[in-house]
Amino acid sequence: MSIKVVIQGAAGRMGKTLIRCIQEQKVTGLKLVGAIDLWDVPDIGTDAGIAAGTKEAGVKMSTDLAAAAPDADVIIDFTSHFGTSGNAERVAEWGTAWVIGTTGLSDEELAEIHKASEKVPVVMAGNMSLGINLLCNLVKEAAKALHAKGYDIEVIERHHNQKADSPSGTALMLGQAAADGAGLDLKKSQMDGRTGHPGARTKEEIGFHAVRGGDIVGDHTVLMAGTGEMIELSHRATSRETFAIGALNAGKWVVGQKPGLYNMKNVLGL
Ligand SMILES: NC(=O)C1=CN([C@@H]2O[C@H](COP(=O)(O)OP(=O)(O)OC[C@H]3O[C@@H](n4cnc5c(N)ncnc54)[C@H](OP(=O)(O)O)[C@@H]3O)[C@@H](O)[C@H]2O)C=CC1
Ligand SMILES: O=C(O)C1=N[C@H](C(=O)O)C[C@H](O)C1
Repeated sequence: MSIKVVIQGAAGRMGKTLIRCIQEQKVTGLKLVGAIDLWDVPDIGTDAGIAAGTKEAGVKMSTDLAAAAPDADVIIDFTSHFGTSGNAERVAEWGTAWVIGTTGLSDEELAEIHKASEKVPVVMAGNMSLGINLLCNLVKEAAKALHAKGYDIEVIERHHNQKADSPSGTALMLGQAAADGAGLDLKKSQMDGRTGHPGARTKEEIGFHAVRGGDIVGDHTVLMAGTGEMIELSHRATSRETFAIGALNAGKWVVGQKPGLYNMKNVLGL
């Protein structure tokens, strides 16, 4: 039997990619039962498959999450920090498994997700691709070997000109992996850009630099710079399908799990 999926943020870049991947069976065993977005979106009332540029889904884009979610097996959410956190209490009440790709949540908003995960299984990751989740392991390993030898660690991310949050969720995942390897506390080490006269770099800093332009899907580089050499560990996403396929696989994995907060490493077995 197919897993019943609601896409939250269905009219967005990721929402439409997810709907196309379901309809074109890029991940099998899933059925679209709800496609939800906000009232101001022109696609409301249109068949979700047609709106996403693929075959008809038999499901209209709607604003009514409460009508679709309780009977679904999983909600896949790529919306905004306030949209995701604002729904946490309702999702926990409905008991529907939840996959969250939304980035840019504050600590208070993340606390709402943690609370919901006491009642429902939740997979949350700033990047759902296999490549980035593997790269986090490589970054941790490299930082462990190099930071103690004096190498400086910086994260550079590049995204399209519509991206709302900075640093990206992926940059923070990579920064966290580097901090874990280097034995640093990211909350204290994070240095977002540099301007004015910040002075010489300290050894505890992990710098984050955000570039925004055009239609860049998502590029991330972790730079480890020593004396006389530097290493760059990079990932380049060339299609949003890599995130969508990861999220749909997370959707299949999370249904039937115990309540708790999981990540893509749990899903991928990394
Ligand atoms: N984890 C991962 O692998 C990835 C994560 N992302 C993240 O996913 C999020 C979405 O990205 P993207 O698709 O590019 O963004 P878009 O802005 O293209 O799409 C988001 C959609 O969600 C809608 N929306 C906002 N709030 C709500 C709500 N409360 N209920 C229903 N719909 C809502 C928006 O409507 P409106 O336009 O009216 O605001 C918009 O249509 C971002 O946080 C991004 O960083 C993106 C790619 C991969
Ligand atoms: O907003 C995006 O587009 C992306 N967001 C995620 C992030 O914040 O890292 C993942 C990917 O890089 C694309």
